[in-house]
Amino acid sequence: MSDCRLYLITPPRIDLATFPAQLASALDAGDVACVQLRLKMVGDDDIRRAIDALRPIAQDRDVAFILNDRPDLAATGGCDGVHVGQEDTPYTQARKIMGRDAIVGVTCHDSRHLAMVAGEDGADYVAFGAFFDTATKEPKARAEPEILSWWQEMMEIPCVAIGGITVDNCAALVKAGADFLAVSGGVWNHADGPVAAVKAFNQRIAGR
Ligand SMILES: Cc1ncc(COP(=O)(O)OP(=O)(O)O)c(N)n1
Ligand SMILES: Cc1nc(C(=O)O)sc1CCOP(=O)(O)O
Ligand SMILES: [Mg+2]
Repeated sequence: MSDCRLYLITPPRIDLATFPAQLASALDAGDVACVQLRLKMVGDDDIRRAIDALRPIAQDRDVAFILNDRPDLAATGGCDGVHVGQEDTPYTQARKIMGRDAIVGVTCHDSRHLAMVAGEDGADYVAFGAFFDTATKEPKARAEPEILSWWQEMMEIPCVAIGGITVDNCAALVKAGADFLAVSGGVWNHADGPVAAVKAFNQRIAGR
């Protein structure tokens, strides 16, 4: 049985009239380690409103709530952590804003070098991707599962796999050593809905 866990990323656009209930059902469907609120091209007030609506849903279930891109809003909004990319607030600054105890994760694309740097700097996890085609964004790089195995052999810091991950293609990433599968479309766009998707991911992660 694998120690790998699901890392849920919100859809690119959310309706706060309906999405909180959808998120709650998805989190109640099986094991989810964390939720990342990822909203691009929206104003700070929209992000704050989304944090206020969604953070308690995750935290009440002992699911870590992580904000994408914005350590300033993550810290003031009571989030458990932040995810920063190579073009976002640099790790060291994000850590200063978030504090020692918060989760700070860093995008490393397909780069062993970037991952080593992030790990040495003190990142709580490194994220590799994109492993598959994705409609959610235009990824900067294509990663191969082997980078996860390489990382696992070298380092204790957890690694996250991201990009186009679905119930049907995730097994190779679990086998290669991903500690977390970061998934957006593979859950929210699943043919049978997000509840079925979370259940199915949990089964695949468990090797069933
Ligand atoms: C878990 C995780 N991994 C990678 C990313 C991508 O971050 P970034 O490269 O900054 O791109 P955007 O998501 O900001 O478009 C992520 N968000 N989460
Ligand atoms: C946000 C993100 N970052 C990526 C990277 O490669 O760094 S791929 C990606 C999209 C994740 O959504 P989906 O599960 O729908 O593919
Ligand atoms: Mg970013």
